[in-house]
Amino acid sequence: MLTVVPRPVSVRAPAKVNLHLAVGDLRPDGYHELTTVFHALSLVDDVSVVAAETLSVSVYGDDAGIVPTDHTNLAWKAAELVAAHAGRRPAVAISIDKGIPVAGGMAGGSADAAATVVALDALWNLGLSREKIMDFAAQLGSDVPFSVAGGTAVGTGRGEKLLPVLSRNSFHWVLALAKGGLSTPAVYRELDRLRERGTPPRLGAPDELMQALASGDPARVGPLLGNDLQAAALSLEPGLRRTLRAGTEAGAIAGIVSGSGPTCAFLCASADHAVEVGAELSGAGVCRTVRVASGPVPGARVRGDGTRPDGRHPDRTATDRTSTDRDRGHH
Ligand SMILES: C[C@](O)(CO)[C@H](O)COP(=O)(O)OP(=O)(O)OC[C@H]1O[C@@H](n2ccc(N)nc2=O)[C@H](O)[C@@H]1O
Ligand SMILES: Nc1ncnc2c1ncn2[C@@H]1O[C@H](COP(=O)(O)OP(=O)(O)OP(=O)(O)O)[C@@H](O)[C@H]1O
Repeated sequence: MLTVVPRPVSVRAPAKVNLHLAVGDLRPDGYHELTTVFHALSLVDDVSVVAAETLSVSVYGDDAGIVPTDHTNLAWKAAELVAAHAGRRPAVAISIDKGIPVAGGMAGGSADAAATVVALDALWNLGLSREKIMDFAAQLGSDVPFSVAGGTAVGTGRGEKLLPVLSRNSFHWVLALAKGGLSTPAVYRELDRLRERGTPPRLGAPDELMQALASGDPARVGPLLGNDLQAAALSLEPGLRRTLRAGTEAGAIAGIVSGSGPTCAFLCASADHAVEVGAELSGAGVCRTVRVASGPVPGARVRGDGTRPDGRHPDRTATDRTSTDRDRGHH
């Protein structure tokens, strides 16, 4: 008798750091108007989907124990959304290998949602347009469209309207992962509270940063990094000041809180420099763990198991693979 073994589809999706995060006023719908520059990093989650009797989510990796595996997982929500559109039952087993810190301000849940939409499109042969995929992504969260797009991009609206940014070269980063997480809505609320009590400085337009990114020179990019949510994250987690200081003392060009935090991201001059800064920071005892990563990298993509007819690898180059696999490791 012939047994048909269902074939899984595996998708890799990146973490992000906001190189510029200007937060405008609170809108009537509870979101803030943003102007942000997203940058996708080689710290990734791998999500695979395979046909099953019922919908399930399993999570692997360091932070697995604190990620929900029920209907509150963003990947589960993504599966329900795509299945409803396709008029079918969401009968898939979703397995998530987490390399992105949880509740770290690096869009980990968003990466999983993006990966699930892209994976189900392939598994069920839906032939979804890019526009439809982006529409699903925006329904799942403000950061999810960027997790699909990857690269470097300006986000406006609540972060879901994207335009690609020209950036030359790879940039090299050290990420200081914190012991706990921070809740994104709580950090936005804290910023509103700080703004009610005074006038914390607000970032302007990211024009100069865009020019620096186009030049590819990290020494020009460093001083232009900025995050309006940083004051709020530091107010909730004052210990992050020490982490930021330790990063620059370790030789990084500049450091910022990533998105809503508490991860801190440090820009370095080269890949070797990032390894040196990472080792130094690791010894300073100011964070849970340290990772090195580079960006920009592509958004959520099906991982190929071979080569395309034109002989090129379908999802990444050999160089990408070397750096990505190294970046997944601990330092
Ligand atoms: C901090 C960032 O990561 C920066 O890219 C994002 O703005 C957060 O994006 P996200 O986690 O995908 O956020 P969502 O799931 O869409 O929203 C979670 C909550 O964050 C707050 N939120 C989010 C986006 C935004 N532009 N304004 C907000 O005030 C709202 O309280 C919202 O209820
Ligand atoms: N697939 C998922 N991975 C991680 N957390 C998830 C997932 N689905 C739901 N969650 C829940 O969402 C919360 C926020 O997790 P996430 O890792 O997405 O935060 P984040 O990276 O700070 O998000 P962002 O940068 O987009 O604001 C977690 O504490 C967890 O309870």
